[in-house]
Amino acid sequence: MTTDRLTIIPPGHPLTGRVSPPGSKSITNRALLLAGLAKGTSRLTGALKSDDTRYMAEALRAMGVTVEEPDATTFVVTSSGELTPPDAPLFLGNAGTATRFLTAALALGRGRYVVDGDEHMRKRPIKPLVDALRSLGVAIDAPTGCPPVTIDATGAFAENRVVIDAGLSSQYVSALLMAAACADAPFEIALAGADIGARGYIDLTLAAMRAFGARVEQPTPASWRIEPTGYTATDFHIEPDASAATYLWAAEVLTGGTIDIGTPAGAFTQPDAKAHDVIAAFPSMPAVIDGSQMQDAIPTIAVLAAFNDKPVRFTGIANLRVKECDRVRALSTGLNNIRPGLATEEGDDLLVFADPALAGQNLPAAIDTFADHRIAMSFALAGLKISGITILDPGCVAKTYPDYWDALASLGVEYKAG
Ligand SMILES: O=C(O)C1=C[C@@H](OP(=O)(O)O)[C@@H](O)[C@H](O)C1
Ligand SMILES: C=C(OP(=O)(O)O)C(=O)O
Repeated sequence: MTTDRLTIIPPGHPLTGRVSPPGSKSITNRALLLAGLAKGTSRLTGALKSDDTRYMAEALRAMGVTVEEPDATTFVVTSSGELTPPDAPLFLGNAGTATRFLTAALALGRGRYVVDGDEHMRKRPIKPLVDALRSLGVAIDAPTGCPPVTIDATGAFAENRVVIDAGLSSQYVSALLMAAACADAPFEIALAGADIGARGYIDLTLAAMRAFGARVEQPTPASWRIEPTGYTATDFHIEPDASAATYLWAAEVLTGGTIDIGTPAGAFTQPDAKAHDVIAAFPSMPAVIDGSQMQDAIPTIAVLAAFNDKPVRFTGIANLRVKECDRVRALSTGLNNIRPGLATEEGDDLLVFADPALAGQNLPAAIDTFADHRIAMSFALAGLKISGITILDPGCVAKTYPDYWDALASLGVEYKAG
């Protein structure tokens, strides 16, 4: 996407057709890392090729792993099982998964690694994970509490148990879980403080680890025991991305169309598939929606809520403030830009004051996406019903769904550049 602004032309007809979402970002970046930690060749099919997974693949290449791309949805990863220190800092853009997962895995490497990202990633907290790794005797430093992170690794942890506060991000737990199978003794992870937001991401991590030969048990809801198996190279198929699917589910109900995404909602293992039932209830979505177990779907549902038959309060979304941008603020700003008074923040809750009469109106609004793919993709939905919605920096969708604008176009949506 070369244009710096894209105006959506409301199609004026139901969106009907077939569009498959790309592979899951979460599962692709887990599988890439685990394949990089396994000795031998792993073939990952159905994979996502986007900014986030490219950063992970590039980082592995910089550490001596061969990552081939025989086609648009396959990675073939061949590794010695060791990630050798790179010549330069690893640049991971704004990929939270790549940044957090590599930080823990490299703490069991040998030598110096620097994990860094772009200006947005440099504002996303990683201190709880850094503190946990330091408590294991790892020489690790992140002076700002955000990347860059410098790790001087010796190949081992000095302790066999760690306590982690995952209140800000479940990715800290996933990162420790995946690293722990490479330790030299059985390892225990225990949760401190608040519960994890989206537990479903931990389940994704455990499933990927087991597919690569790990043995993990969960003695209590707040602890895990990981055997020191290391990982075994394997062939692994990746399901489509459930968060990407939410935009298509929403486009379908908003326009009264039928979009075949090729995968039934019940077949996804990712947490955001829970959004399907909520979206299917449109235009009578519930008055209170708890976003804690489907966080990445909240921008989609919040924009849809503007057209609901009653206002919606979103709860359990405090950690949306530390994603690619402060999504609670970006959503309230964008909705109020469309029509003042359409949304408000109450503490960390977001209230969207629904108005079905918005559909069909001409309400010119330039939506600041704050470089956040989900803000761009969800506000495009408003443009399916309201004329004048312009998405700024539409290319930011490349983080997880580079073909998003083409996918909508294939359903008959047209755009004006600028
Ligand atoms: O583990 C994962 O793959 C993810 C976990 C979630 O992040 P947090 O754990 O930081 O909430 C989610 O928002 C992110 O897109 C992907
Ligand atoms: C929060 C997200 O990404 P990440 O944390 O993986 O950068 C997301 O994709 O919505």
